[in-house]
Amino acid sequence: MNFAKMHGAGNDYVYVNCFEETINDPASLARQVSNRNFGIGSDGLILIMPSEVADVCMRMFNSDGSESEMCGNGIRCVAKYAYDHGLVTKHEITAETGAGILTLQLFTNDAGKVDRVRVNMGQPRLTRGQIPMTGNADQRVVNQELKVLDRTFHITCVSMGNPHCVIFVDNVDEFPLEKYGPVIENHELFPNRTNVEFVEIISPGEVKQRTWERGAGETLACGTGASAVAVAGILNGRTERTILNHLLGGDLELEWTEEGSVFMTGPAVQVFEGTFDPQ
Ligand SMILES: N[C@@H](CCC[C@H](N)C(=O)O)C(=O)O
Repeated sequence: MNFAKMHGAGNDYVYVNCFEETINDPASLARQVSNRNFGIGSDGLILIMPSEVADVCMRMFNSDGSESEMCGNGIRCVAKYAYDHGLVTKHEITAETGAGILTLQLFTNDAGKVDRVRVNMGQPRLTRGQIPMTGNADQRVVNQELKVLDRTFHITCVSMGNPHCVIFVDNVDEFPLEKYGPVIENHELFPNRTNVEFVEIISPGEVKQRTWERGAGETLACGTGASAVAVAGILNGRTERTILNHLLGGDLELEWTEEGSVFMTGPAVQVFEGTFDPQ
């Protein structure tokens, strides 16, 4: 099986071109390739597929084999792969995802390769029913108390196609993410589990984020999570409409427009290509 190893702000996936390859059991393959000792090593697996309704289709699997509706860092790399490998020739393309059809703007460098992508991530979904969360389906969850182990947090929940629970903290570098992340990911409030974002506000236009990802643990960046943070910051009156988000693996620019869509801009990098022998 041919693959490309790519990352967006350090959030790394194995990408398979399913215009050419056939994958029968993507969940099992995701677990194999993601293993950093016995596989290629990644946060998961992304399939780049033909689509009947868009230029390309993306399917995304976490390192534990679970499928997610959407991946913000992944979709930028899908756009880069599609353009650099001639699957598309335009600088504005559409991609079919579990969160709907998204539009992406591609920026190329002097060598004619894509190195940066702006994604219209669509509108955030804010009710418990949409996220999904247990409880009154029409209610929003903004700055609500949640007791976890020995602490009480204030959570704001946002779906960007996939679920996110955003928590503002004073010092994100020192926050014990490994202690609280998995408990919140698997909390009974979230029937499909959730991604968890811990965020420190630097100024109204700048934040610092660490992410505990559903199905993958701590990763160096999360694009849908950064988009959810842009929304949560405004819902809590803490940030402006445009923010720069510093993640462990790099920076992302986010904007939640008055019209309702979230735009995310960030890097897309290919590290290497290779072949893999599935077991
Ligand atoms: N890292 C991704 C999100 C990947 C999926 C997530 N773990 C989930 O299960 O929803 C991003 O950049 O958005």
